[in-house]
Amino acid sequence: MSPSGPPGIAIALHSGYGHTAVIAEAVARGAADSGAEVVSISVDTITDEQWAQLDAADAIIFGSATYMGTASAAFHAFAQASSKRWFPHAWVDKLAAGFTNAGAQSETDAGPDAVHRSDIATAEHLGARVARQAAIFRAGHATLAA
Ligand SMILES: Cc1cc2nc3c(=O)[nH]c(=O)nc-3n(C[C@H](O)[C@H](O)[C@H](O)COP(=O)(O)O)c2cc1C
Repeated sequence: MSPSGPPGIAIALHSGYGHTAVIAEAVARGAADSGAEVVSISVDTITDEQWAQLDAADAIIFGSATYMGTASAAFHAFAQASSKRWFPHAWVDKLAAGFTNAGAQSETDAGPDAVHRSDIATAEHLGARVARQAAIFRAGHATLAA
């Protein structure tokens, strides 16, 4: 990505049963509609190439289903693996945001197509907001570097 190009946003998510994935798709849609280049990465199957996409992103939006009052075990495994980035401060100066989906929001016995429209709209708004802020960040870095 060139400094003057669109902001790059990576969504790093874990969804066991598809509800959080619906929210992630809405976040991606909102960001893309606001001009960002977006990649979505399922952290339970993350590859070296996808780690590199996270390294290159201007912003990372983390998403996990809520399991037992916290992020899922798969998301925690990813978070622990990110210590390789934490030690050398590889992700310093990136924007970050996050979202979850819990039984308090989605009916636990209903499928992903029952995720509430209001939650989908909120997720689209989150993606759009991060995209706008990432564009501002990017322009600021380019100005300071000039
Ligand atoms: C193992 C497990 C633990 C859960 N724990 C919680 C919880 O602590 N609080 C809650 O509100 N919902 C809890 N839920 C419900 C999920 O958060 C909810 O079904 C969510 O939509 C699942 O997202 P997913 O389809 O992306 O996996 C749990 C579900 C599972 C399978």
